[in-house]
Amino acid sequence: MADKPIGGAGLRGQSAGSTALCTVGKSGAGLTYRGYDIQELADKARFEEVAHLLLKGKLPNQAELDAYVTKLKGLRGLPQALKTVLEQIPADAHPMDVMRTGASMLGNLETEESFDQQQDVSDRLLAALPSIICYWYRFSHDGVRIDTETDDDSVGGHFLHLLRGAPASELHARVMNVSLILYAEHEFNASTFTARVCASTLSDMHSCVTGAIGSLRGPLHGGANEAAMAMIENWQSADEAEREILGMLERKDKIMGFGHAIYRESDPRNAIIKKWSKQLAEDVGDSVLYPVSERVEAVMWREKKLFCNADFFHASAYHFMGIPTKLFTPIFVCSRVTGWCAHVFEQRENNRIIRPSADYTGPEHSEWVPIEERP
Ligand SMILES: CC(=O)SCCNC(=O)CCNC(=O)[C@H](O)C(C)(C)COP(=O)(O)OP(=O)(O)OC[C@H]1O[C@@H](n2cnc3c(N)ncnc32)[C@H](O)[C@@H]1OP(=O)(O)O
Ligand SMILES: O=C([O-])CC(=O)C(=O)O
Repeated sequence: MADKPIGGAGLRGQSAGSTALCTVGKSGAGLTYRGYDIQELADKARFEEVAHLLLKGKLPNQAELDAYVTKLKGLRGLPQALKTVLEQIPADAHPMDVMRTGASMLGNLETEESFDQQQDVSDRLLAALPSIICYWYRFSHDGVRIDTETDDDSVGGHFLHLLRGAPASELHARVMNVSLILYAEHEFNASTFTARVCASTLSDMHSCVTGAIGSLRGPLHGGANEAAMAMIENWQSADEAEREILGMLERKDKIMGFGHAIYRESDPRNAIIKKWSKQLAEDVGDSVLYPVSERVEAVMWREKKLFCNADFFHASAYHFMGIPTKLFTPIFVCSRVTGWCAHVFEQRENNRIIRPSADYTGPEHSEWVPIEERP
């Protein structure tokens, strides 16, 4: 992996604009948000501070943080028309489709009329997205209409509270906090680039976020955490996992949760979430899933020099917290909405419509044939 030439396909290695939000993989590894190292943010910050950093441009002081948390808490309620729409979506729908519809419907009800509203619209999305997914999930799966206005101080605690109907433990709220920080921002990844392309046409915030959700849904991007879980839960021991992974590599299958478009040696988010996954494994007394995950990591490195990306140990961490697999990627949305919106602000501030060229590979000239003469 380390010597691989970075070719042009998929726009790899080409700059498609500038950003002051994030560096990814500078000198082989590393991730920073506005210059702050991800390890330090994960250790010391609250997700709401990171959201403030990305969306408002700086870390808040205590008074600003308190005001921001209070504001977000006040934006958790959902309009009746949105709840009615969510109630129409069947239980077997993909939750990322629910997120996409939820963001889009909110755009119908609370349309961004002018870019002056972009801060408030972003805060509203950040506060409402956990409510959207949990309202739908609890209604379609448990038949209950939940009150989405909790008093939890954190976005992560709020999400778990709505999902379970009871406040989260300190450990679970802490892990959610770290997870949301790790997923918040990642430069010109596919979903963020989608949001920026949409923003470059001077479209509204809800359209940018709705499009980004669609891009994040795919298994080569955010959907990999669910796909990784679906894979590792099949295996009862580390030895079985090793045998199966070797078979998959032999068949040239993609192993979800491994590799990265930019990082060449490691994804700095992995060590952080892996540590929390280990702690959660001890907390629940797991002796299968964590050893399976560790063995997969070792075999992938030994055989292919492929490393875990942010998604791989998120799978076991979320699982140990009892979160249903199909809600894994929606949690990613609840976090990444901060990065998406911050990128939309940047795009709007210095905009030129994003419109690259293509290398034409079709015929030079095609002779018109009347329809009745066509083969
Ligand atoms: C939060 C996130 O979105 S992180 C990414 C989440 N996605 C996944 O985990 C899906 C699995 N991983 C992948 O599909 C890829 O690694 C991607 C999409 C992340 C990056 O794609 P690319 O930039 O094209 O990967 P890259 O060019 O480094 O691939 C190098 C080689 O390793 C192989 N490879 C890369 N990842 C994997 C993998 N997970 N399993 C098996 N082989 C892999 C590629 O097939 C390629 O082989 P080739 O040269 O013979 O074609
Ligand atoms: O940067 C990427 O291509 C994918 C990724 O890790 C992310 O969006 O967090």
